[in-house]
Amino acid sequence: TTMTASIAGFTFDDILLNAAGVYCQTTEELDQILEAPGAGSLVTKSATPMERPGNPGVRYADMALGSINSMGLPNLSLDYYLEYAIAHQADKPLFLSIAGLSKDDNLQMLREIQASDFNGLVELNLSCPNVPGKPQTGYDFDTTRQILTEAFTFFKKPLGVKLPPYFDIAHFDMIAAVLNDFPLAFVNTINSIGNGLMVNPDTDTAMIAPKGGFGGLGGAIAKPTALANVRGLRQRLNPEIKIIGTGGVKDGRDVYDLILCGADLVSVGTTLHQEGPTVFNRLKHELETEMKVKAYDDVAQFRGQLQTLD
Ligand SMILES: C=Cc1c(C(=O)O)[nH]c(=O)[nH]c1=O
Repeated sequence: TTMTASIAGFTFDDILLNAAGVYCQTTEELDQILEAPGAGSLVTKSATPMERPGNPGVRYADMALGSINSMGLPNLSLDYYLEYAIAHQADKPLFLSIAGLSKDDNLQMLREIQASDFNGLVELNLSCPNVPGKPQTGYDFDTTRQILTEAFTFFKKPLGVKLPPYFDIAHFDMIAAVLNDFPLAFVNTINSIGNGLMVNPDTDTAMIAPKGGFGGLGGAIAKPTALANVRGLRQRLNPEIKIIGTGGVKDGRDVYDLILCGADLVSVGTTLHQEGPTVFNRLKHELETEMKVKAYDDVAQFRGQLQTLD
């Protein structure tokens, strides 16, 4: 069974990887993804120029519906992840995620990466929902255009963006109109569904501490929105802009559905957090089984082939 994809000239021998933020905070965690059977790549925790502790208190919780998090962008700094990525990029193409708290932070980090020996792919996170006082850039179409315009005046390595979920067809049109103006290698859609709220039934309190309990939702609850955003953007984006589908992956059928909607790679967050890196081999085998049922032996045969009823 052929389950490969290519982005920016890189060939991925497996199409699964971690979602930024999950299992990618330290070199120990990153090594586990790098070595995990079934994982074709990894992405590092979204970085800021300087190390950040993130939000205080309980900031992640699992529930039947999925997960809620308000980590607050804790990370060990761009330099830490850049060093790791450069040291390990010979094995397989790697993604370096950045999430500056300002346009200048993002441009400064891109300049440092451009000047470095990193030769993988950069994922510019425009969708962190959990930094108090900071809106998600991906919902500001003008600012998104401005950052990409300035970035592409100097950045020559493969660049993609991590997007928040959109819920209005007009917004699919608007973000695609911005992204299609740039030579992006990929988009990763979706990030968590921002600012949900979950209740602890034993204590009648919010499940997590930061921001009064408001946090990004992931897991099963995110699947329909993830499918819609992968499909909506695949239908609108230039074919050269590849898609990493993220959101709601629990089993091989969920991976299959994201590919059917147009995903080239598929990343796993909540279920990786719950199950650990063995999840990749499980998902890979479940996807193979699903493909055999449909007599497919290559993901390219059904990628983006969702049929509608009309
Ligand atoms: C980079 C910050 C993010 C965080 C976070 O660090 O709180 N959580 C998410 O669900 N998505 C993010 O993009």
